[in-house]
Amino acid sequence: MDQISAARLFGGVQYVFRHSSEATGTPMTFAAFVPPHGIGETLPVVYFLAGLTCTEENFTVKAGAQRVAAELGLILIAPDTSPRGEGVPDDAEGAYDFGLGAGFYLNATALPWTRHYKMADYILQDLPRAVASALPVDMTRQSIMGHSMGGHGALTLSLRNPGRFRATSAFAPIVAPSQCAWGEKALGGYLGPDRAAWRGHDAVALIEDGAKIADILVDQGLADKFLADQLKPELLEAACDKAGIPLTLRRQDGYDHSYYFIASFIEDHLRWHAARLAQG
Ligand SMILES: N[C@@H](CCC(=O)N[C@@H](CS)C(=O)NCC(=O)O)C(=O)O
Repeated sequence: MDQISAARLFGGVQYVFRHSSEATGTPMTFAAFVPPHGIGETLPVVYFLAGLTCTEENFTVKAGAQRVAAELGLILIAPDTSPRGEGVPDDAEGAYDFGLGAGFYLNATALPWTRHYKMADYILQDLPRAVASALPVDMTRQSIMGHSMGGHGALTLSLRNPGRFRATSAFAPIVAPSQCAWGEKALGGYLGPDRAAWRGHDAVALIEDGAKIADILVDQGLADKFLADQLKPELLEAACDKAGIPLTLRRQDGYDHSYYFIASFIEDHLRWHAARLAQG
């Protein structure tokens, strides 16, 4: 694994690493914040999955998460949002919502995406392996959060792998990709036209089909321009209500879809994760 950069902040270190992923068949870049800690001490790890158009950098430089992570003793891992590089196909028109920067955290089953677009395997296997090899992590204490497409990733990966993540939260997540334009394009492209196959990659459908996790925290800005057409948190609210999954859905007046919104509430999410990561 190559260390691209390292910088001290809040007594810890912000790293960027690059490593080769078997899952994607490409080099992958991720950011890792390691808080101050004692020699030989291992720490819980929180994964943050970013949204459309992002890389490992957006969360790292814009969310302001490191100060509180340093206080709470949490390692933060921010991966890239898709494979990249020579031979990796992109949206035919270069659109921002499919292909590069838009991997949707699933394993593609439709051509030509199958070769490289294996983001679920990357996040669940190659990334944790790389993290464990380089950083002082307690791999029995992992949790996951994300924004928008990354909120979809956090919810679906957690629901598909119960017990793997001790806490799950999201900022402005795509909760039902089968029921919005971003999701229909992505699931149709990566998985093909059979909508039955989409249900395994749709948080609301997964919950309707019986998937269960302990609880979920979601923040959603009410001035988010994607709220009504793409995000639809009321669908998650109804599904959780029916399935008996405790959902804390906070509708935040005046906040938009940006990292200013994430920065405003990241502390609450980190504390929510830290409490659950500390249990047992
Ligand atoms: N470029 C798109 C929006 C893409 C977008 O809003 N991306 C969000 C995630 S879904 C983001 O985090 N962008 C990067 C940033 O704000 O740093 C548009 O103009 O409609």
